[in-house]
Amino acid sequence: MTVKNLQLVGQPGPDQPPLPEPLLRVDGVSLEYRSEKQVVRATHRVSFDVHRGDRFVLLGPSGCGKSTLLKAAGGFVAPVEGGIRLNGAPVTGPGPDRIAVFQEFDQLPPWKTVRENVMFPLLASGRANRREAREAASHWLARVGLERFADAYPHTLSGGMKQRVAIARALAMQPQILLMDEPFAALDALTRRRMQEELQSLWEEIGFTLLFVTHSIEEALVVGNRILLLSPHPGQVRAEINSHQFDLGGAGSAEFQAAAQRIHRLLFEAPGAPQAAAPEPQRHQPASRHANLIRARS
Ligand SMILES: Nc1ncnc2c1ncn2[C@@H]1O[C@H](COP(=O)(O)OP(=O)(O)OP(=O)(O)O)[C@@H](O)[C@H]1O
Repeated sequence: MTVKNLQLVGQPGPDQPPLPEPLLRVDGVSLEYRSEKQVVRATHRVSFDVHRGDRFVLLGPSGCGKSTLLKAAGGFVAPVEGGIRLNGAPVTGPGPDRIAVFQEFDQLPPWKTVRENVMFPLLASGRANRREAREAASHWLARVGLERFADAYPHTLSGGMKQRVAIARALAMQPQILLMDEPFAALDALTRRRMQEELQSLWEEIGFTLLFVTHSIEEALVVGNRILLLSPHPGQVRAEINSHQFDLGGAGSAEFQAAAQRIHRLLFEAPGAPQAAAPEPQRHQPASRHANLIRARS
């Protein structure tokens, strides 16, 4: 396997069936922050599709608008241009079908126990009564290995354990799409790696759809099956690639390192600059609404 396996997302070939409708469609989305004094454009005409079961990663340098895109998918920021659809319906605000896990450890209310933290959104959204929410909390806490800590308070947990609670709380809601904004960035390297493994295992068991933000190329390759590369501020799509062939097991391999270097070039070389000898992925085509994944060669 070579770095050639970093395959682009391109136009469907004549013999390829069209993909099903995406779960999440982000179409030409520009996002801005406006104040009396200034307008900050966070992203410029960004398009991508997330399909059911994808682990879709938004990757780009600090300030390129990754978090703002995630907030827009969550319905917390409205596009000034373009649109976002979930299951074909416009996203006009937050909803229990999109649950987010953030980097910050204080996302868990400290006055609630671990169990109460997991139960809270189920009760608040009316998804479950107390008995059902309690059962769901037990189930999901067991899935993340925290059943023994159900009655503990967040401040007594390590950073990794707090993130596991946040993941259990999110998955308990059975969202259509799980939104994760650098969820492991504040963890030490070993814990971060373990959490990436655990996320991968949960995905294999449950098969949820993930939209994941990171600025770590290695994390993007490990976590994602598809990666959208965004330019520096304001974020524009540089390229979209398949990355399903990589996992933590191969993280030290020459292929992995070569792929990481290639992504680095795609992210940081000015568009149009001469590229190294390896075959080129095509640039992302924002206008393409029926982009298809070209299978990685093995
Ligand atoms: N609340 C805000 N008000 C004004 N500008 C903002 C606000 N939040 C973000 N921005 C600006 O929008 C741009 C995109 O920010 P965003 O946080 O989405 O980037 P990011 O790619 O997630 O960065 P990082 O990796 O550092 O978190 C940046 O220029 C940032 O300064």
